[in-house]
Amino acid sequence: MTSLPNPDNRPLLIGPPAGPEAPFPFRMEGEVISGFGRGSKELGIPTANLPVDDENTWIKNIDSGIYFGWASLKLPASHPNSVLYQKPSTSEPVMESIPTPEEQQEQQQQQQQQQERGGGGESAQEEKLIDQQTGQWQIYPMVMSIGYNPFYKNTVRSAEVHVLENFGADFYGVEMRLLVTGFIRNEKDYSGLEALIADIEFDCEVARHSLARKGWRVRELGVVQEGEEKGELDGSWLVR
Ligand SMILES: Cc1cc2nc3c(=O)[nH]c(=O)nc-3n(C[C@H](O)[C@H](O)[C@H](O)COP(=O)(O)O)c2cc1C
Ligand SMILES: Nc1ncnc2c1ncn2[C@@H]1O[C@H](COP(=O)(O)OP(=O)(O)O)[C@@H](O)[C@H]1O
Repeated sequence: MTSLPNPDNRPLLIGPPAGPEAPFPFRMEGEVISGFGRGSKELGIPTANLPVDDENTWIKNIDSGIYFGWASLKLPASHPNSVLYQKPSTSEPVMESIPTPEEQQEQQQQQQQQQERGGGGESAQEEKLIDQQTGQWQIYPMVMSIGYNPFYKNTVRSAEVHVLENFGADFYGVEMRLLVTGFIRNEKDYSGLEALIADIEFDCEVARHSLARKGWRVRELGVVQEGEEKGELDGSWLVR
């Protein structure tokens, strides 16, 4: 159980144990774009915005509100949260011994042989290409807000996703896919920021608890914790 304040006595679990009910799940995808720059990071709740465009037609017909489900991000290998990430070597000065004239000659011969074989290190441009190609889909639970954010009185409709993970760096421009599994509540206006933050934090708990059930956990995650049952929800679209 959670120890977070729950003023409206909201339920922690949404939907039946067997899994999402029709019309869910919905799919949405796009590149992460900038939002309204209100510095939601300072609130501890950064939200990755997706364009609400013709590719995502369902979003135009869906009620505004707070939803939950799974997000997958195609993080490039250079992102610190990528499974492919390799920490850069330390910039501390390394004490190297000065090579003897024989060693210098050997090094020169090796370099010459490498050039003759057409080898040599990748250029910065080639490295960047490899980096983007090796990006790999990684799946996380998420909560999202669709609508006009009545607290801020927006005039355009937005789709904003808070991914339930701590990231070591931003991921603007990265491809994101969503499997929206259920509806949590309507958007609300608040008398103060604290009340908005408390409600969002409770939304995160609702998502964590609801998605932990095997009917709601995507198969593609495998077994993350010891003793956990494998998820039964088809999340193949998130990683293909
Ligand atoms: C789970 C969740 C629930 C939210 N609920 C509300 C809400 O009830 N009312 C509201 O005005 N905004 C709500 N928001 C939107 C926040 O106000 C929004 O993330 C904030 O305006 C930051 O916008 P920005 O990232 O574009 O700067 C919610 C956001 C999330 C992620
Ligand atoms: N857990 C997270 N969930 C969503 N976005 C995150 C998260 N951690 C870092 N970010 C990054 O923060 C950005 C959103 O920051 P935010 O302060 O809400 O600004 P804006 O909405 O104006 O783009 C996202 O686009 C993403 O790159």
